[in-house]
Amino acid sequence: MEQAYRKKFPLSSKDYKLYEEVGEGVSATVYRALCIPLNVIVAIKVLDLEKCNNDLDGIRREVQTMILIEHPNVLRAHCSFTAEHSLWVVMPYMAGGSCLGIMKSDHPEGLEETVIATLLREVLKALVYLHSQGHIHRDVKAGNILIDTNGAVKLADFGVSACMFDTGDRQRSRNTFVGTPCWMAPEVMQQLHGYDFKADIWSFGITALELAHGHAPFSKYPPMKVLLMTLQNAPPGLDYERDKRFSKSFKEMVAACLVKDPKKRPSSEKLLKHHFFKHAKSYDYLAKTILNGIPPLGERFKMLKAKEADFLVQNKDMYGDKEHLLSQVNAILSFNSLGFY
Ligand SMILES: Nc1ncnc2c1ncn2[C@@H]1O[C@H](COP(=O)(O)OP(=O)(O)OP(=O)(O)O)[C@@H](O)[C@H]1O
Repeated sequence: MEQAYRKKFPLSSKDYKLYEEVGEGVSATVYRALCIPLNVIVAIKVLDLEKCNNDLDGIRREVQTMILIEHPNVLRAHCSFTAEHSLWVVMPYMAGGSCLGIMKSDHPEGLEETVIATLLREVLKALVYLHSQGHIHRDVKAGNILIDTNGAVKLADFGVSACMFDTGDRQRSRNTFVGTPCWMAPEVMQQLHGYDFKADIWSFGITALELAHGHAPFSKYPPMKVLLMTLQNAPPGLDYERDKRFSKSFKEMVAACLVKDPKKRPSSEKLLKHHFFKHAKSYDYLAKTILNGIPPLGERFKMLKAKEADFLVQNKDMYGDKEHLLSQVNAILSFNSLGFY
């Protein structure tokens, strides 16, 4: 039934009307849009293919994965097609936006534990499913946890996902710089061959801290310093371990994820049984708490963009432009592969 409905989404940009911008990634812009023939509101991610480092076939494969995936907690794409120099990915519109957006506009100090448990239990269900299907998400973070108006939670963004069963070129291409430094597991930074789904568990632990504080640990530092600190230091645990705001079960759950040796981290299935998730409520709790009374997504996005533009102007020396940053990161990684860290 749903399969038949899915097939109807048209494959031409003429059949969609783009409304306001609701999000932005490194190489993509996300719009709220109307699918004209179906009269359905959707989200469309427009990827500028000229700005993408990945090859077009690689991106197509990722989107194909997104279309085939079938789980209530994973954001599935309706369809995708190319339009001039861009790739359009048509998805269900998640009107609450991302947890990161919600925190930035309404909860800068972080979310309360029951909300965190409720959100993260849904994310873990998505990871259990993805891992059982052989996928590693590789970019678990609050910016990729999307919420619908009714409080339903979906893990989004397969921009950098990988298949654990890939071989050859695809396996090699996994050892390139992907993901986002603050959330990235040490073994991913170190480009260790054959890293696996346990990298998602590390990012999950970092995401738990991000939701609790309103920002990821180390996020106040420039990205270069984040790479160095995660490679050189113990896991970023010291602050939260002493923080009285968090329960023992929250701290234990995070500590289990942030073990440097991936083999010693729990699987997503095991983590789902952790007693911290006993605090989780049903998703309408999220609608009643964090979504209640917040402005529409497009408005929030516009306000945040203006704020961030100001911040970047004021901190230009620290962050520089994105290309400069990427070249610095790659320099550190090649230094690292020579065994300096
Ligand atoms: N289906 C959707 N419905 C509503 N908002 C969305 C949807 N998909 C993405 N967004 C919004 O757009 C933002 C950017 O999404 P996108 O996946 O391009 O980038 P990202 O994962 O945040 O960044 P990057 O690509 O740099 O990792 C999200 O954080 C979210 O706020």
